[in-house]
Amino acid sequence: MGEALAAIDLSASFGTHKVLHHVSLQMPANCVTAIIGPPGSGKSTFIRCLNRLHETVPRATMSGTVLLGDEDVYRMDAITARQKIGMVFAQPNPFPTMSIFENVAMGIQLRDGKRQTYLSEEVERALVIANLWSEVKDRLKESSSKLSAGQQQRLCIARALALQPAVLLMDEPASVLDPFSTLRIEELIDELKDRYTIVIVTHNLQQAARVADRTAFFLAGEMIEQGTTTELFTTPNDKRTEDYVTGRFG
Ligand SMILES: Nc1ncnc2c1ncn2[C@@H]1O[C@H](COP(=O)(O)OP(=O)(O)OP(=O)(O)O)[C@@H](O)[C@H]1O
Repeated sequence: MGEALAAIDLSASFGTHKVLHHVSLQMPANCVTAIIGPPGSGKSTFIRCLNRLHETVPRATMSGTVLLGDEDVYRMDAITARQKIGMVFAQPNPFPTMSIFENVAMGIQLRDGKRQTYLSEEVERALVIANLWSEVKDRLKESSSKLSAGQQQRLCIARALALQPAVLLMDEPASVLDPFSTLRIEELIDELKDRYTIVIVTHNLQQAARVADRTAFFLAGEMIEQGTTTELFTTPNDKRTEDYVTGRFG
């Protein structure tokens, strides 16, 4: 099951450049929360703070609290935090020299050791949940680079799911995909929320409207407004949100 994620008073900088200012946001369990906003508004930085990827950037700093359920993510071991809060990126990035099977198995092997009797079962399970199993079950030993871009992205989702996360962060997960592959990812997101909490960054407002239960609007490193997706798109409280969702800028 997914767990709720909460950001409390989160600020983040790259060196002296402060890019996120006191953001607080609740991301309820088993909901899809979309983060929208114009380029450079801090959306990616925000989700990279949620799973502690931000701290891997030289000279990057952050302050504030991130809670997964009632656990402080910044008091966990960073590797554990990134297993519990998985992530997929805009550009599908399977390990090109590894097979389809190895891509999904590798995280489990790093965590639990090389030879696990349950490895095949776990790989199958993750590929089934990512809606990829039926397309790859007879070619698990083939290189992941033989898959289409949409399949590669679902492989990356399976790779994250193999570690049984509670949360899946998705940073523009369909931005380089064709419309059909995008639709498959959106359908998958809708299915995944029964098991995981999902946070998706998207610059595509129609996509946020289609997939998200809740939406937060970011501008210049601030979280301007958040609410149910319907509220945010139809009756925004802030003029800047209204201007953005009606396409006046961005
Ligand atoms: N590795 C980095 N080093 C220095 N500055 C960075 C780095 N990554 C992002 N920034 C800066 O932080 C600010 C926020 O960027 P971020 O990528 O979080 O915004 P975004 O809303 O996700 O943008 P986009 O929609 O273009 O991906 C921008 O000013 C960006 O230039």
